[in-house]
Amino acid sequence: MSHGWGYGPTNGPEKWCDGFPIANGPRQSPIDVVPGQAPHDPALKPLKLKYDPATSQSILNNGHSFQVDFLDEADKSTLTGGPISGTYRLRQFHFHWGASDDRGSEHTVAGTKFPCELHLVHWNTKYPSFGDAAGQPDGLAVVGVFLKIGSANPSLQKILDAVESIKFKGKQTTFAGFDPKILLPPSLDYWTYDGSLTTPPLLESVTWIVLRQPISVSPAQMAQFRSLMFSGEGEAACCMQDNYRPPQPLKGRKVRASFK
Ligand SMILES: NS(=O)(=O)c1ccc(C(=O)N2CCc3cc(O)c(O)cc3[C@H]2c2ccccc2)cc1
Ligand SMILES: [Zn+2]
Repeated sequence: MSHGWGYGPTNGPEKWCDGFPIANGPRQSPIDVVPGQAPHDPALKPLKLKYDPATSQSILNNGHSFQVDFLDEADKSTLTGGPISGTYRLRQFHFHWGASDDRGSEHTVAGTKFPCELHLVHWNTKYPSFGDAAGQPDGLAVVGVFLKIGSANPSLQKILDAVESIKFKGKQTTFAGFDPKILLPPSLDYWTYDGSLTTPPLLESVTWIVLRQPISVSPAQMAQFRSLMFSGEGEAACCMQDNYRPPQPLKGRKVRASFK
């Protein structure tokens, strides 16, 4: 995967169209969710998330964010219901965040930015692999969860305690027995729309499922996110922050709500 892209002034979101023309495509993500323009769709089912902590494998600094990877050879950690049909398997989760608490999320809600956003990435098992699914219009389903400044989040702390050992790009360590369900808010009410990956290759293969209720994160915990580095060990230090793409044009798409 081309690593020329990033979030800086010379390789950031405004430049991605040079290498990835789909950046100006009809179903790009993220978007600004406008609740008043996202009608309740009674046909939408409740989300069903079944996660097995035994599938949790490792945590990796990939130079753009950090991700926790899951074993996805069987239907052990899955997403069903909601706006999707069939079974999608959890592949990884990761975050996007800002240099300060006033920004960092990719999706926004009526223009409101959150300091951080969690993405739980799932792929459609009607395709043989994640890579195949990623090229299909119904290939991926990503659950987005906003993080809002408040009390320290003990579930998040389990992850942040591990990031110290993956400070630099390319660093990876074991991360076993983690249940991502503990990261979810009490309510699974969501907005949904058809979109894309928010990083290159920006493939238009994602059914987005953005939860309405945020989870909490403390300012000290946000500082731990910002202690990660985009750069590799021994390279010029570059703090990992502002690793978010801003909202993209809706281009006529409809956003639906699972709630009244
Ligand atoms: N923010 S997001 O839209 O939720 C997102 C979802 C999946 C992925 C993802 O898992 N991958 C695989 C690892 C990877 C590494 C890169 O350097 C890169 O530029 C993109 C990715 C994406 C990816 C997904 C599908 C096909 C190729 C790459 C990335 C972002
Ligand atoms: Zn993401």
